Amino acid sequence: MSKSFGSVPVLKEIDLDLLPGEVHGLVGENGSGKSTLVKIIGGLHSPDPGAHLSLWGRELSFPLTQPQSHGIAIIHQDLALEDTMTVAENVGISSGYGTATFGAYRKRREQRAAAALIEELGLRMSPTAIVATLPPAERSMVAIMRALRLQRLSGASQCLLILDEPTAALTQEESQRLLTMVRGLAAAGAAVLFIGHRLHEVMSVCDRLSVLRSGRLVSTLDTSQTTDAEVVELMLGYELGEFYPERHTPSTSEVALSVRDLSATSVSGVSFEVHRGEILGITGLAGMGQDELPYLVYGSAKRSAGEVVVGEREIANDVLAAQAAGVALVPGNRQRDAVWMEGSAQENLTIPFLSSFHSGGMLRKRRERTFSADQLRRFGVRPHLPGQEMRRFSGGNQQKIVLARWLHTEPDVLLLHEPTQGVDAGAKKELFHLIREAADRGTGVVIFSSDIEEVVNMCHRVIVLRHGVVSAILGQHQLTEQRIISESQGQRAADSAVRTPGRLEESS
Ligand SMILES: Nc1ncnc2c1ncn2[C@@H]1O[C@H](COP(=O)(O)OP(=O)(O)OP(=O)(O)O)[C@@H](O)[C@H]1O
Repeated sequence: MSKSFGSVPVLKEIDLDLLPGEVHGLVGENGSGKSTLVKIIGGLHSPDPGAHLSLWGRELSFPLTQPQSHGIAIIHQDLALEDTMTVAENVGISSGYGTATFGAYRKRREQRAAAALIEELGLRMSPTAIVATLPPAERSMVAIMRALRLQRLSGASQCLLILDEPTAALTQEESQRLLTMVRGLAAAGAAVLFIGHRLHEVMSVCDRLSVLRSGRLVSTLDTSQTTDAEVVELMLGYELGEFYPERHTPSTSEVALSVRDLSATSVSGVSFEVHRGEILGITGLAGMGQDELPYLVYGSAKRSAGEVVVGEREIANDVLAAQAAGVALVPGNRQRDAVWMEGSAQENLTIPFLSSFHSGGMLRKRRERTFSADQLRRFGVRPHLPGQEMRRFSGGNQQKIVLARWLHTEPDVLLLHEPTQGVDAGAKKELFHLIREAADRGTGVVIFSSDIEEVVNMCHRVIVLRHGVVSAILGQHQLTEQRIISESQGQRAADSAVRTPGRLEESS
């Protein structure tokens, strides 16, 4: 299978076999063509002439219509759930709720169908829960149930399940649940294609994996016969070397950001300080408050109590006030909160400081273009096309553009919510170095992340949240993945966390 967009080849003569009962990984750098392959199998794109796709021994023709009727169930990167509707309504929606045209919507039957899937997959959720209230992992599960329902209603007896980065937004614990479920579906006979950037997950859940590099399938391997380092080298075409940058001790104890007794529905009495040049990590299990905290600090979510102080100034519960004080936020939900999909990469890059390209009452377009081209090159964005619409970049490259935008503003305080979500290993390394450089220039950086390995290796200190309160503050010498996991689960919280009013000392 090959695919070009215009004259740009994106997939080049891909040969891939999946077996029933197997979980098969598909890995590759951002922009290497993984989602394009999925979209062709899902009927959203047509391949170049000459491609063959055969399923359970039957040759299919392109463009593929109604892939579910062939037993294909796909969960795309964007889950496309209807947040205001219930689990049962979302599960049935793409199948027309199993009714004939103009048939009545049978609420009870839909709820029974969703409840049966929930039970089959060993989940704990109510069919009547509103999707907006669910944590990220359960949202992914709803998307999987919806794809399975659609595939089963079509009458196809066999299932090819394709998951495009299903764990990108999940905590370690949530991912584990989803991976167990994926293995269960394979054990029941499904063929599963699993795309992911978290290599340890891909290696743990997959039997075999295929590596794409610049649109070419360079190798298919047994996961038991290879190592993470070998796979990364196949993906990038070179050895990655030391992944995390060296941690320098901040040269000043000046406080960049001070958060005092911050409360809202999800957090209670949270206090912490970040010094200039310091990288602070904030982590915890799913739903413990670390996903809301960046927005409360930034002022885009409503605080019920507490103070946020930048330098000497208290910042109102207002985004513009935070920005004026030198605070920047890179949000976790890039597509919803950070990207103008119809705008070009250049427009998305320069929008917060467009005025800096004005002189004499005119926008100096050449200057803006040169700047954007430099930034795309520096951040390794591919393709290197400042004028290309944002929606035509792969997910990971969109993330690099968002980071490039805010790092350029050289903020006093940089809040990063899941900064490397969906970013490949090579780009991750580059981003870590850029974050490190920002800290070395004096920015106070806070990384809100569910990726424990990332916070252990990048941060000077890490705060662990439990049920919305600070349960531990760990200094650099205390940072191990095991320690963070046990603090997150509260195994040490009772005896090691020393609380004083509004402040918590480092755990011993
Ligand atoms: N509709 C489109 N028009 C033009 N180019 C596109 C379009 N969709 C994708 N591309 C390009 O095709 C290439 C492959 O993109 P794709 O989304 O398949 O990559 P990916 O491997 O899934 O990346 P990521 O890991 O970042 O999600 C990229 O260079 C992207 O810019």
